[in-house]
Amino acid sequence: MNIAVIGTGYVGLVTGVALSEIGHTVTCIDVDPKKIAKLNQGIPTIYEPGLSEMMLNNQQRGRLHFTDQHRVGLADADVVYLAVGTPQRADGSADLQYIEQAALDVAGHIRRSAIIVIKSTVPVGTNLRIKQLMLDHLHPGVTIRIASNPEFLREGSAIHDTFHGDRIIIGTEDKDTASVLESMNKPFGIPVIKTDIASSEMIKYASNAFLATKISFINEIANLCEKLGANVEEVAKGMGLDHRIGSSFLRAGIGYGGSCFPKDTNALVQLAGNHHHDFNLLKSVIEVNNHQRRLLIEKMLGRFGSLTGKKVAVLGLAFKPNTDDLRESPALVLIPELARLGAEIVCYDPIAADQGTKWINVSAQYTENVADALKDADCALIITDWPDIKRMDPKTYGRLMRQAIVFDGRNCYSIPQARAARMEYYSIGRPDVVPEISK
Ligand SMILES: NC(=O)c1ccc[n+]([C@@H]2O[C@H](COP(=O)([O-])OP(=O)(O)OC[C@H]3O[C@@H](n4cnc5c(N)ncnc54)[C@H](O)[C@@H]3O)[C@@H](O)[C@H]2O)c1
Ligand SMILES: O=c1ccn([C@@H]2O[C@H](COP(=O)(O)OP(=O)(O)O[C@H]3O[C@H](CO)[C@@H](O)[C@H](O)[C@H]3O)[C@@H](O)[C@H]2O)c(=O)[nH]1
Repeated sequence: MNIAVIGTGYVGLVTGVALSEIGHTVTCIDVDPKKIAKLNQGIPTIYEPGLSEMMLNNQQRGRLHFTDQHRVGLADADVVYLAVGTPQRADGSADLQYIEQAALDVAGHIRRSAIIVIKSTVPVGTNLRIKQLMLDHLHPGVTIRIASNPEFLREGSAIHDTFHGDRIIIGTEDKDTASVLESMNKPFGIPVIKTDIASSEMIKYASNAFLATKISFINEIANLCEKLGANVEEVAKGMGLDHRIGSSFLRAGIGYGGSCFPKDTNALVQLAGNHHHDFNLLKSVIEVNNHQRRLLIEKMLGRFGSLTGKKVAVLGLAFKPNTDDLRESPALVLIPELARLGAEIVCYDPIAADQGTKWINVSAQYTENVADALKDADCALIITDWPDIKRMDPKTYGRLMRQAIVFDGRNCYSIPQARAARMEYYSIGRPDVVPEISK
């Protein structure tokens, strides 16, 4: 099939590449000419494991194209995916200006009838509003059908998730559209759930809100564990073995970040409020997350009294490992707060350091490796559980730092490991490790 994908961000680019990989002819369109120029040179504009090879391979086979010209990209399209951003507005609701503009761009340029698939995460009711908006601007004789097809990929494992997802949700008004999209997606071999448009839109928000709830729940249990002398990892393991609970998304830490959970939980609270429903549970999930982000600063102040002049090695900037994405990363809250408290900041991130220099507007030094960041530091603060940080011998801290004092927001090391390395170790929901010598 001939497919056009509007937007070449994390979702649009991965979707376009994956659809070309299963044999479709895909043209990805973006309004950012710099992105398109880079993509046309075979260079991905985001970091995602496995993306680069797959993209280049399909470009060379002539199945994957990039353009900033809607007229060119839409010329042969049978199906058009809208995969542009739906960021958060100041009041927490979803900002739909980009998807509305993308819909108008398509309506203005498309000259043949097509199925419009909305992949962006949008509040319930948006698909039908977008359809009406497009109908008002289509060329005479052109017809469209609309489908909701929310995306569930995770950053850092986007290619894997696209080929091994748990389900593909297709929300449509008519059976024919659903059948076309189902057969188009068949090569993925993933179960397809066909439903109505409103339910499809809601499945996306409900899924993200539920996962965020699991994280805030375990973080609250973690905070209680600290007070009661329990270890949250033992607790999560014991809980997760109950298949009704499941072990995933029970990793306690400094809270969820990223481009989705924070914005989608806020958008669902807003959507509920617009319909006179006070979503108290979700409001608490958000509040717990906001508090969780600051926990380690409180622990640092408790340990040092003041951070003025203390050299802090910040390990990891991205909101999770294997991505260069800093959107809503706890680093964006913690690093400015450290600067405000007078700390000297040295940051390390294997992939997201460049983004750090763009997004974090406080004075900080960036290093190429962990060792340079740790050298002569008064303490380390782990924000992202990158594999090279997790796999590092914990004794390294003592070898390089003034004193091996580590505040770990991702529970990278076990308590016995920390004890054996003679670190002073503060983590989340587990007992503090304070060697005799530090007391
Ligand atoms: N990032 C994720 O992991 C993820 C996962 C599932 C769902 N989603 C949802 O998917 C949507 C896209 O998210 P993203 O992270 O890929 O966004 P992104 O910000 O990474 O990318 C959006 C892209 O759209 C382009 N764009 C904006 N307006 C355009 C227009 N009129 N025509 C063509 N291109 C245009 C931008 O230049 C940008 O390249 C959002 O609704 C998001 O909530 C994201
Ligand atoms: O047990 C856990 C699991 C995750 N996290 C944090 O939660 C955030 C989100 O992680 P993850 O869900 O792995 O990454 P995302 O790429 O944000 O993916 C989520 O958001 C996407 C956008 O909507 C959805 O498509 C995915 O299904 C959904 O998992 C990160 O900060 C993680 O560190 C925890 O703190 N504890």
